[in-house]
Amino acid sequence: MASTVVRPDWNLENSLYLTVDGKPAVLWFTQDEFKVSALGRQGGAPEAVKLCTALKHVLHAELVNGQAEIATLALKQKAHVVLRIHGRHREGEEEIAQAWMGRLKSAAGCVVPGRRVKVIVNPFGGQGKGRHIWEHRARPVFEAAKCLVDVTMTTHGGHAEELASALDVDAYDAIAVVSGDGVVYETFNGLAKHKQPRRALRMPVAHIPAGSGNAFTVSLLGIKDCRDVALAALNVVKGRVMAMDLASCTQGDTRRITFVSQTLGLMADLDLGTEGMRWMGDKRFIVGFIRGVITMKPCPVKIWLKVAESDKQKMADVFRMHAGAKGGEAGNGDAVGPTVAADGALDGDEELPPLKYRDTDNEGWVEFPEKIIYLYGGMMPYVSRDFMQFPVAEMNDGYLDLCLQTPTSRGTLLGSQDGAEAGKQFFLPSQHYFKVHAYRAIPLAKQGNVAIDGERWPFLPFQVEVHPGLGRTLSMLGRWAGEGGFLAE
Ligand SMILES: Nc1ncnc2c1ncn2[C@@H]1O[C@H](COP(=O)(O)OP(=O)(O)OP(=O)(O)O)[C@@H](O)[C@H]1O
Repeated sequence: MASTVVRPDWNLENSLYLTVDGKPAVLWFTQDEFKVSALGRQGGAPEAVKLCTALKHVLHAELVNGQAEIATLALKQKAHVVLRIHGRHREGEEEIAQAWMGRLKSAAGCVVPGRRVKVIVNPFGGQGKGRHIWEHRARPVFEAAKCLVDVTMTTHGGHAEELASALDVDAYDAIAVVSGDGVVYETFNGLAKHKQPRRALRMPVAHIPAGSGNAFTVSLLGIKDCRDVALAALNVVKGRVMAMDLASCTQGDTRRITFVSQTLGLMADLDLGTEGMRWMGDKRFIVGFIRGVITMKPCPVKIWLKVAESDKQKMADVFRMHAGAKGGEAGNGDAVGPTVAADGALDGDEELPPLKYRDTDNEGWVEFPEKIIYLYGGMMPYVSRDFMQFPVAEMNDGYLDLCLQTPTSRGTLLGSQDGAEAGKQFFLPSQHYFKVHAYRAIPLAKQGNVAIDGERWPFLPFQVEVHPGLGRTLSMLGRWAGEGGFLAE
């Protein structure tokens, strides 16, 4: 690693002298950074920084038989990897070293060793790289943070659902799913089928990206970091437990949990109609979008809404107010354990929340009066790396976000993709955006596509209703990433 000149942020309080690889070195931390430097020739101030990484990347520090061991993430080429530093403290400085390690761990928000994580890996996810991603890029982070992992490689579709439905919820602190969004969908649905569903859904579910659609990771980490597996693993080992809205999607007698999206019309066609292009990764969604805009098929459907807010400006104002109140990063730390959900889910009621709305309810509902070309419902900002469909989505605001795109020119729709990664299409007049408690869609065409969390559903009427704070995830940010995209500009 190239050496850089030492900045004057070195102070005795936060520094520790060690002999690393037979050479004197000093390790120190500031409010945001952890650094290692070769010591000056006279044993004085450090001369050149050998390592500089974010303080939150420090995974663990301890003294073992007088030997200091520190594990941190460090950037190697374009991705983070685990770096271990071993060194011997100076004669008679054991107590100093011990105290310094404690200060480092507390400043870096290191968790108490022993976080128990159930890891579910789809070995075939991400064009067959799932196993490799877990073994070589994620597992080392869990080991360095001293987590206890119990790993299952899925052997068939639906396996994650079976595992989650039979999970011993006392045996784990969190579930990490190494896959695309499809296996996370199965995991939430398995927890919902558990004999104690509410209790099971209090188990945080986090994601390590190994699929072609990784909306969950993009929404947890943001566009810049979402491909960095080590950072996704860091989010599992150091993230705080956050309540997260989930929803039920019902169709006839079927009731399933949805956590990412529901689509009909152009957006469902592009999701399900591009299955053969999975080799492209998430670029297949862009190709599908352009294809859909060129065809511009109408989407005949009746839509009924239980609206909470329909004024985009008000939604943006509320979002900014909440973002301001939450501040920047919520920090990290050992926060595994139940948090209180918005709907008081810790009140001992173990059943899945009963549905509030029937598919015949009309009181207080409104019918959307215009024609649409697509419907897009969801609860997290990103639906792919290039597309922030829901810039004002919040992790636990208790609403579903629903976009109804009415017909407009092809130029406008294609132009809306410029800045879509920051949600700039939000204020398009032809795009109607609602915060709803529930909605119902009754397709009127003979055939078409309905995609719920990327899974094909029968092309029949469906209804979706939100369950505020029913699920849990892990987040070092304490909110969805993206900060409202262009709204933060
Ligand atoms: N071992 C397995 N064999 C076959 N199918 C599996 C296996 N494990 C999981 N699946 C299925 O694979 C599907 C896709 O999984 P996943 O969520 O990992 O990726 P994706 O992004 O949806 O797609 P991709 O396969 O393109 O990465 C899920 O519906 C799941 O049921």
